[in-house]
Amino acid sequence: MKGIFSPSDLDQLLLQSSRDPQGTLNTLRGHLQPLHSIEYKNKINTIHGLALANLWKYDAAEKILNRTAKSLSKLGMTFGLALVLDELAAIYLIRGDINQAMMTWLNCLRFGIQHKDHTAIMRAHLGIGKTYYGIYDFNNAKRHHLAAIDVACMQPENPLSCEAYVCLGVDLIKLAQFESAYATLSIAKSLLYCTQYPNRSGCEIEIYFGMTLAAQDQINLAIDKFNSAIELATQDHYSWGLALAHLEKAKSLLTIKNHQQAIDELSKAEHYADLINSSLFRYQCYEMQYQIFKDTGDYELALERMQLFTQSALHKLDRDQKIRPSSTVIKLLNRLQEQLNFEHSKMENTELASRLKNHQALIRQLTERAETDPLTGLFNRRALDHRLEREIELSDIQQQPFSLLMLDIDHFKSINDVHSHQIGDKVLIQIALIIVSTCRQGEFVARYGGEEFTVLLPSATLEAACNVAERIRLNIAEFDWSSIKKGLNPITVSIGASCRQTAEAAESLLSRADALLYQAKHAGRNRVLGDHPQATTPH
Ligand SMILES: Nc1nc2c(ncn2[C@@H]2O[C@H](COP(=O)(O)OP(=O)(O)OP(=O)(O)O)[C@@H](O)[C@H]2O)c(=O)[nH]1
Repeated sequence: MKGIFSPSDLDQLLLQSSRDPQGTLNTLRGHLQPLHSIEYKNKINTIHGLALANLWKYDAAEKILNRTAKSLSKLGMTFGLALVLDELAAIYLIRGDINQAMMTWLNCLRFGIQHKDHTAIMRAHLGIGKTYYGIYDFNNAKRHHLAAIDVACMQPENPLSCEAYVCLGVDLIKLAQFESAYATLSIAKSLLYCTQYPNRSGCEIEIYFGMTLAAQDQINLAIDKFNSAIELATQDHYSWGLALAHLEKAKSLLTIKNHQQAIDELSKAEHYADLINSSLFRYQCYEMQYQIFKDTGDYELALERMQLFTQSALHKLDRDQKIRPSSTVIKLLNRLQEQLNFEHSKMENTELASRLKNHQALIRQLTERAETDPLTGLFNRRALDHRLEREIELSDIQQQPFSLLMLDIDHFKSINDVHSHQIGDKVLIQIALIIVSTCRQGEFVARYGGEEFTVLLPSATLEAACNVAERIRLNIAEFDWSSIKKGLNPITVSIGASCRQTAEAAESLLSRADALLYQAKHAGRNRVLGDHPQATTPH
């Protein structure tokens, strides 16, 4: 390409900027002057900024992209603004500046809504979802990735459609909804033909398939997937994909105690993590290497890795503590979301869109079914296990107390025996309603199984937990149960309340609450028992 670039040269260079950023910079060199029009200059700057970002030269990329974004908005030029904002936000996210990333993607969303630019809306939702993912809020990540899929349904050929399904698949893996994750990733795979980077996206899909399989103990199948991901990533010199594929393969090898091969995979992962300067990948490598060397008795190496791990763990903790979206960002997000819903309702629905919508409805159904107890509509045990792990992580990060309640209906068997199983079911539904209406927002209610329920109380001390439990106990005891069926006697519950001790694991917290519940039953039922003398008795 010589002289002034034609519009098609520019399009080609734009594509090249991620595939071959150094080549793009070489082509641009010497062509930056003389510049013909502001529009031309902005296009060149966009390509330049993207190529720099793809070479991990974030400071230089930020400078040039920021200047371009300002110029494009000032001149009212819409070409490429969403692309520029998207890349800028991604840079902020990589640096761990959550609020700046969120704000930039919100600008992209606002721009998309204003100009009815579906691609910009998709980019923004994908980015906001990734930001939530980065702060371990997988439910909100899922919400935004589903919103991106809503738009993808209007534009199935859009290269971002495949990415939207991949992102949702990853959220579902984190939410332990493996069946839905698999279905979502299969859709992503069928959309590979429309991506700009089929090898890269294909590599990511294989890795996530592998992770889904590994989580379900299908280790050999998982390793096959990681191998094919490595093959695809190698063809495309995709360092990020190589780092992740080697790391996940090492995890699988470790579960089948193949230490030597796991070590080999980890050194490859570390190599690629260094190439892309990813501290998060390195952190995981050090942690696993330390474990392996310790287990195989290589204490000197274990100590060395332990030191590296500790340094990066402190770095990660520091980052994790800083990452909370501000309330202004959340408010803005909600306002734009409302506007967007309104715009969506006006969009026309094509035949293809409705076909894809069916896929989406299927995923929603699978997702909800996997998380919900069909009788009471509460979260089920699976959702509880996952949420509990997350709340415990958060309570560590935020250094806040965390409590939970285990609740069991007293003499429930006799309700079934005397009044029928159907009445028993109605009682379960009513109890669920009472618990939910007694709890506040942010508290999490699940059916643990049978006639047992669990309530998670983030930030609650034992005293606060016992107060919530007491309110639930009273509301149930005072409910007019004859309104469910004439002759039904008052129903009571017993509750065990436990507050998490330092570094206590989920199972231990649950089993302490369960033991207290058992004691409450033995002490005569219809009472709350906490793990120190805070018990209450019926009045
Ligand atoms: N109707 C109905 N009953 C259920 C359901 N799940 C479990 N159950 C019944 O719940 C009863 C539990 O009884 P038990 O574990 O003996 O305990 P209990 O009668 O509640 O007595 P205590 O717990 O000792 O106060 C059993 O009869 C189960 O069949 C359900 O979904 N619907």
